[in-house]
Amino acid sequence: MTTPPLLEVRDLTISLRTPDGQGIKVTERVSFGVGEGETVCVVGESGSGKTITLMGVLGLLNGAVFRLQGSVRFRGDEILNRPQSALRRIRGREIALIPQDPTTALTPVRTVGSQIVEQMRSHGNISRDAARRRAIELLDEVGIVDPSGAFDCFPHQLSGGMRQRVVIAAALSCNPSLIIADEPTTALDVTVQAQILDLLGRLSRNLGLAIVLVTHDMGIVAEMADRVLIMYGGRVVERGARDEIFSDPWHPYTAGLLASIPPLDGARAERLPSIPGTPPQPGNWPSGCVFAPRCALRTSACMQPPPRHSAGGREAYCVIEPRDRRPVRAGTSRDIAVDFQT
Ligand SMILES: Nc1ncnc2c1ncn2[C@@H]1O[C@H](COP(=O)(O)OP(=O)(O)OP(=O)(O)O)[C@@H](O)[C@H]1O
Repeated sequence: MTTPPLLEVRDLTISLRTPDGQGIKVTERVSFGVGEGETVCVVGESGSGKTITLMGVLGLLNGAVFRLQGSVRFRGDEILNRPQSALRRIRGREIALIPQDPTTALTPVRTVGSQIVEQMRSHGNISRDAARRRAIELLDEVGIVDPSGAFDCFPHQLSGGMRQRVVIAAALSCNPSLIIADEPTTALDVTVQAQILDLLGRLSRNLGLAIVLVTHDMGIVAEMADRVLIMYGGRVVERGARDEIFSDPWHPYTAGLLASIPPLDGARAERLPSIPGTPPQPGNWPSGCVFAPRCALRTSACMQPPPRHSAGGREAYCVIEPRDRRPVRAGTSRDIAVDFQT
């Protein structure tokens, strides 16, 4: 018998409630898996459905949900549409969330140490003293220089980067096997961003933690991902191993994202290509291929839902056969820029 992946999402379609009590689809048949210890990056422009997908997986959409369809299995057990009490247990012990902005994850009126202690005690049988010792150890592990001092600080006494380290320490406090990090460095300055990403990478390697990392930044994907999920218009347009995606993108949208990465050799492109136009909003998804209105390679065949191409763990949805695409290299892909602009 084969072991199921740690997390397996199949055909997750999420409709949210509109003010008039109807439903609006914000994701359509999203599928992906996360193996033990694996880092999966979820990429796509703003509004592509990354956050909503992961909130749906975690059961955090609460009253906003009109309908959830599909399947979310954690260690083989179905968790979609489970009662909140069961989901809370899984969220605390098995899956931890690191949000964009650490201030939203911490209560301003309590010391950071007491918040980590409380998190540990609500999910496990541990004495207050043992939890305090473990919290200080964790603050040390996430690179806080004076962990005992930081334990007694209120969130506002710490810098943004320190606060995000505290949130990561709290996430680790219940020994999760999966961390979901939703653009965890967006609220931080560039140097601190790199430090936090290094920390997540180190934790993944040293503790064998699986990470789902939401990002807009293909540079981060290149450094962190084992596998990549490209989302557009509420659906997955391509997924595969990082090296496959970077060396031979199958979907024109992936190729467009790669074309916008600055060259690694430091040479300055005159102007980095970008994909013209903006992504469609829920309720306004075009029929057929959702990317077609922005795709320079579109044909009349794109008015129909795109066929699925797959090989191994790789898949993409596009009318163009993968073998008919030209390989691109990040930052050198003028061909693609031309493709998009013609
Ligand atoms: N409560 C809601 N009701 C209706 N639409 C919503 C609701 N919440 C989010 N949306 C829409 O769902 C779409 C997907 O949102 P989501 O936050 O998942 O995008 P995202 O890919 O994470 O974007 P970003 O990178 O900006 O965070 C967006 O177009 C958003 O406007």
